[in-house]
Amino acid sequence: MNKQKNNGNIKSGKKHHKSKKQYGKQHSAQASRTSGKSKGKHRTDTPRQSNQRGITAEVTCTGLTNEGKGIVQWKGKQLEIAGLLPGETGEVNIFKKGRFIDTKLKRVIKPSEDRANLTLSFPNEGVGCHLYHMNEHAQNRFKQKFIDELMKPFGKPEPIITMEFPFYYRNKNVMTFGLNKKRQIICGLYAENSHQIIPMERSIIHDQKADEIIQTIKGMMKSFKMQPYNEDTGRGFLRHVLVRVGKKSGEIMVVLVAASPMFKGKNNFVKALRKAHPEITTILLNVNKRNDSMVLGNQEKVLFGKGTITDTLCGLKFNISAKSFYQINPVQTEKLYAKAIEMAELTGKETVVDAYCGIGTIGLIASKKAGKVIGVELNKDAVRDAIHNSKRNGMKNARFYQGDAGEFMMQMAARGEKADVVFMDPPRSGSDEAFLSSVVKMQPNRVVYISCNPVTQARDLKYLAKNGYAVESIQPVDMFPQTVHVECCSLLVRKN
Ligand SMILES: C[S@@+](CC[C@H](N)C(=O)[O-])C[C@H]1O[C@@H](n2cnc3c(N)ncnc32)[C@H](O)[C@@H]1O
Repeated sequence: MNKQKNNGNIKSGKKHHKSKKQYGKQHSAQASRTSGKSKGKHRTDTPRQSNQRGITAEVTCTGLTNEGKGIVQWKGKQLEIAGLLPGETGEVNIFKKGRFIDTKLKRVIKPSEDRANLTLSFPNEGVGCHLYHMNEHAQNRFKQKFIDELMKPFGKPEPIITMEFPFYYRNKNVMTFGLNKKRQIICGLYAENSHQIIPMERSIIHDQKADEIIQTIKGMMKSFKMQPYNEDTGRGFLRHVLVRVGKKSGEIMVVLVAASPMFKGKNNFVKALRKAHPEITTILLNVNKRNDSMVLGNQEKVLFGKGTITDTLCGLKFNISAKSFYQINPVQTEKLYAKAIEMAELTGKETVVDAYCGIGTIGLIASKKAGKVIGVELNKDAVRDAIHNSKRNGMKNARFYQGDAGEFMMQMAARGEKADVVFMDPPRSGSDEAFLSSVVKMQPNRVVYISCNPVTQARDLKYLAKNGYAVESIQPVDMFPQTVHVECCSLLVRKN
């Protein structure tokens, strides 16, 4: 059962417990594909009975995929059903979509004890939350099992660090704008693997104030004659709105991402938005003319305030720009960083590298216990923030450099420079050979590897384990409750 404070819309407890018959209805299950061995997309024969609306079948779930979808056997085929849990029997729609068989959970006939006792208040509030139908205990078990299996070659991982109130934790919301078939303005998240917008007002993991602000902007658009951008025609103005909240400071940044810098009536728009939400501390216009999936473009203009927000993490104050990376769950980040610093066993003398350092959070927190800190980061704005953050917190032993972490480390290694501890926190794609081979050359005693993608982390651990390092500890942290994602912090120690 979810241990929840009754904060906002999340309801739990007997009062809100749905009857068994109701269970399936809360899931807007994404289409899932038949499982097989190649590429995840599998051509199958269409069942003869199938028509456009599909057929209904009763199935029993025997396990879960790594994406948290229920696995069922049906007429000799393995199907994946979003929202169905192991042991549960459910009624599903099975229908053909192109070359694939899609499924949709209609209702759960026999719910599992692992099912969350949770009622959603807003349409599509659970979009993007692949595991919200599982209770906390089941989510933790699911993530632990995933990490245990993945990291088996390196030893037994520690029990996952969980979150006490696993809702509304995100400090950053991004919503995309468009028109529906009735040409009404909608905003929401893209459906999986598509650019179709699923309209939503709230999410069970978003900051509630951030969602409110985005709805206010949506409501203002008509009177300001602001059209959402249309990717197909290239017409329209507003593409996305990004809201970032300093959960401790209370500062709020709103970024209007537009297709053009020509923002007619911007002063009145800003005035009206600030009137509706005096808690907003800065507003920016970001111009993105690209056609890829990046939310933010390069051009940026501050419309109100200082253009950045401040937040407090592990007792230090951090300046955060719109384009800089900042961990999205500050409650769990403090636990993650505490673990990472503990793993480093700093004594006050060490030379520490903070690679992929973002705005310098880990390096600056470590600098209190280290001889000196050298940070490297690709994103210029983040490096500027890191330098500012170093001064702001009075850290005199930290230096930050802009560049590719692999190239930077290669140069350090070529100059014969040494480090005692390397913190590395690369993006989802993981690190690269230039970086890892330089670590091996520089021979730090300890490498603390933080990752939001344990699959690429396991790949990189394998490289280091083959080249003189022993994996001593693996600590999963639930940084992304309700979703399938999990953060993992691993300690490698140099063998003699
Ligand atoms: C997962 S974030 C970690 C940031 C920081 N350590 C933190 O905890 O907030 C990864 C960071 O790596 C940066 N990055 C991506 N590719 C990089 C590269 N090749 N070299 C250096 N930094 C890179 C990104 O801009 C991002 O700030």
